[in-house]
Amino acid sequence: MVSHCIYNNAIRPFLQVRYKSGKSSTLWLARKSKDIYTQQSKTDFYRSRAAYKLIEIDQKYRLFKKAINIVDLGSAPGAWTQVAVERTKNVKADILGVDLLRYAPPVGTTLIQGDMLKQSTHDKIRDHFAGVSEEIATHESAESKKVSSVPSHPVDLIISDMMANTSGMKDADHFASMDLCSGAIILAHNLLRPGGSLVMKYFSGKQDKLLKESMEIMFKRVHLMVPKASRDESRELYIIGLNKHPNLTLDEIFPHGTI
Ligand SMILES: C[S@@+](CC[C@H](N)C(=O)[O-])C[C@H]1O[C@@H](n2cnc3c(N)ncnc32)[C@H](O)[C@@H]1O
Repeated sequence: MVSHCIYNNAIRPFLQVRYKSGKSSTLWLARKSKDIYTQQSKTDFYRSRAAYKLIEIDQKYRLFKKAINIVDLGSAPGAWTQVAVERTKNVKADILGVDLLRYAPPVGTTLIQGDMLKQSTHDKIRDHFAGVSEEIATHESAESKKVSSVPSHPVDLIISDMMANTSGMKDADHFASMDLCSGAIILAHNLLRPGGSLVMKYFSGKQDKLLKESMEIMFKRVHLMVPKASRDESRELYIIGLNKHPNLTLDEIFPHGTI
């Protein structure tokens, strides 16, 4: 994550301006002016500019209104988790970050280091909310959860900003993003309560329609959004599913067998 940010924010613009002309330098200038978000994140003590994307999505869709048990997928370095902490400060929320990377999660939250494309990570997430987990980093807010009367679908909100390492090949990046979305949808099927919400980032491409179709089967309301903090040249979008339908099978959610 750190090296990715360094590449995006520092080295790549430099290369564009030095070695290319016209359009690239215009792009660089546009990016620089957008990077008020990077500047602002330092002032606001957010770990990354990604925080402003979630803030904007939440301003529109009030994701955290009834959210206590929250899973943040692709959580490193932790800016979305920071926003989740802020937005739930009046309730005793249990906020669980999940990422391939190991890092220190924001105070009061928990991290599972794991791959969302693996069953073992899904099992650890379930265990966490059942109060029987062994996380890498934990905190007393999670400790206080007990095994008694844990609902089968204990999670109120899943937010996913997961992004695989980009290859520069449009289709490959799109398909990698669809795989991550499938992982998040399967988690939502297994753990998200009826009425709960799922927000996911994805890279637009050939399978957009299938993704939207699955989300529309699973949720009563589905919206697409490109937050202002998303970079202009990126093909990233966010899909927001609100109010999960109860009792759907995975076969019903993925009518074509996959996204
Ligand atoms: C754009 S960053 C997330 C930024 C984060 N939302 C924040 O606000 O700080 C994307 C993250 O997705 C994680 N990721 C990618 N593939 C993953 C996977 N299969 N399982 C878990 N995390 C993954 C990456 O390690 C990376 O940290």
